[in-house]
Amino acid sequence: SQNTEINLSKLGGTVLLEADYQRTQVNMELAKLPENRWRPFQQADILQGITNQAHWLRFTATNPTDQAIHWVIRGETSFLDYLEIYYRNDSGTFQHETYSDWHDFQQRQINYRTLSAGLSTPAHTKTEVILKAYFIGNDTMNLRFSLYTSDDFNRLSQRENLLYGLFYGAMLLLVLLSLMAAAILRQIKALFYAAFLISSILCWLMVNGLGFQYLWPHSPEWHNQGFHIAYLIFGFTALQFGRSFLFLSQTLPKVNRLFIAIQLLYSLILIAYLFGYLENVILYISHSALATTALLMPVVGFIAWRKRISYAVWFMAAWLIYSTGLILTLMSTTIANLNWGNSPLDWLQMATLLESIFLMVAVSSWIIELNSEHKKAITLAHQDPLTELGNRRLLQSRYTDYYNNLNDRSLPLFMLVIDLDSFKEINDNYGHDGGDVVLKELGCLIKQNCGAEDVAIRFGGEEFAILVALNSIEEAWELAERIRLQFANNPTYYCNQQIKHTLSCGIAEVLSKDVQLNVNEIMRCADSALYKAKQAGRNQTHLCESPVGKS
Ligand SMILES: Nc1nc2c(ncn2[C@@H]2O[C@H](COP(=O)(O)OP(=O)(O)OP(=O)(O)O)[C@@H](O)[C@H]2O)c(=O)[nH]1
Repeated sequence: SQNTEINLSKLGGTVLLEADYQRTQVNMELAKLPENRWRPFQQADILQGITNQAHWLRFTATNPTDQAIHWVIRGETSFLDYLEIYYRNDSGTFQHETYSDWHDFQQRQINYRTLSAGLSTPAHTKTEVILKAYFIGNDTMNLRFSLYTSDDFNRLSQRENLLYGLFYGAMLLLVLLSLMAAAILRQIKALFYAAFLISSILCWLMVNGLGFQYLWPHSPEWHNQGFHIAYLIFGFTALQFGRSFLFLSQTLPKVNRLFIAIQLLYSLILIAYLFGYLENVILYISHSALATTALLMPVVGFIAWRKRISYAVWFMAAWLIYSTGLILTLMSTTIANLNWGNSPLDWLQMATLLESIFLMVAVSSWIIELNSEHKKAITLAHQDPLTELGNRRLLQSRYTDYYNNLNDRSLPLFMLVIDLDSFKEINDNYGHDGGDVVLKELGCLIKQNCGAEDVAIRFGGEEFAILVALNSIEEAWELAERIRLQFANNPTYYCNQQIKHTLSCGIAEVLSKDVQLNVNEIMRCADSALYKAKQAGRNQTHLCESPVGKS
């Protein structure tokens, strides 16, 4: 039969190989190849599904020009056990070269991530080429070969390297960020996210052959079999991150148990495989691990989001992107007529980056939530719930700050202790609720009279305090009197009744160049002044004459 002819002068960009085709047993030799079995290679032949046969492609490249043409046959996938090439110029004898995934990377004729071959056709001659592509065992066979001029091929591989560089650079940046988050926040979730990213990177290094090209060129065994391990680790870390990130043990305990069971299964499979078992089925198992992950994660993300974990929406979106990409890829490798070749795999790789970024957004929004909850907890721990003034704890921590940072230019610090007069009577006359309203009114009044730097607190009961930095004791006195008079002159209205009230105040200078009371002494000193005010008939302000510990 007539060979399919390819005019090399018409090469440009990527040209899909056209050829004659036949399929035989793996051990068939060229000399015994039946001549009558050749037929035109069709689009539907590109994806052969899972097979262990030898696939033969034959064509003749013609060079009608006055110069030799250097050209390249490029295989599309990075996994192909053997690619044998028979070629001869004009009617010479066939030369034979064998390229294999099972050889060191260095033994390749072209330093490129997939099995490819460079040929040269002198001016006005033909090169007859016969390719034999096969796996030793069962595997998914993709017969998409393309032809390039050497220059086009170099441009292609440079462009690829740039894109892959961007991908791995971005992924490593995410790993770095998540490791930093894990170290700073001391949160294991961020560490699980980093582990997931690393396993994802490992999978892609396997799939696009760059790991073999650059990282483990002397380990063809690992290049060929490692991706089963990488896929299982990917499944394991994805489940681990999902469990931890979505608090599954609390939010969805049954799903959590399911995830643990699957993780356990993956671990057992991994161990069995490392000990040499399951070799015939590992291909199916490792791909199922990917599919299981892609199916489970978006669903669980959705359920968690419905359970009011707000950042789960990013988690769900991330996995939807990945799952869509994976489903399209699996479809394209199994349904011959879709004929998208390897391009869905490239899309899936981009989807992986997008997924990882979305997961980073999920992690970030969880960190933001964590931070605001933390702040809320700190505020609540330092707040009096009734008046929303500070509490004793706030006073102590702020006073300790003042105490530790006292310097020559600091203003003297005064403590005002304010106590409602005869509050028991107010409670008796207007009820506990009426008393509460009065307490809130006094809280508001104190707030209005304090600046942002002042510390206003309620001790509980009907006792309040203000810690305030002022120029002199006179200013502190003025502040106390202003509050006292405003409180006395503005009765509280409660259930159409007027509640008249007064307060007493004790003032002490607690921290200055001359006076340095510790946190326990400040109360005692101001209290003694307050006691005097009460003794003297209430509704008045008194100074502490001799502060404890005055130097
Ligand atoms: N409504 C209300 N009452 C409270 C609260 N905490 C404490 N009390 C009441 O406040 C009253 C304090 O009474 P006392 O310690 O005898 O003091 P007082 O009646 O104000 O008398 P003097 O301080 O001597 O003027 C008690 O009746 C407590 O039950 C509160 O949060 N809300």
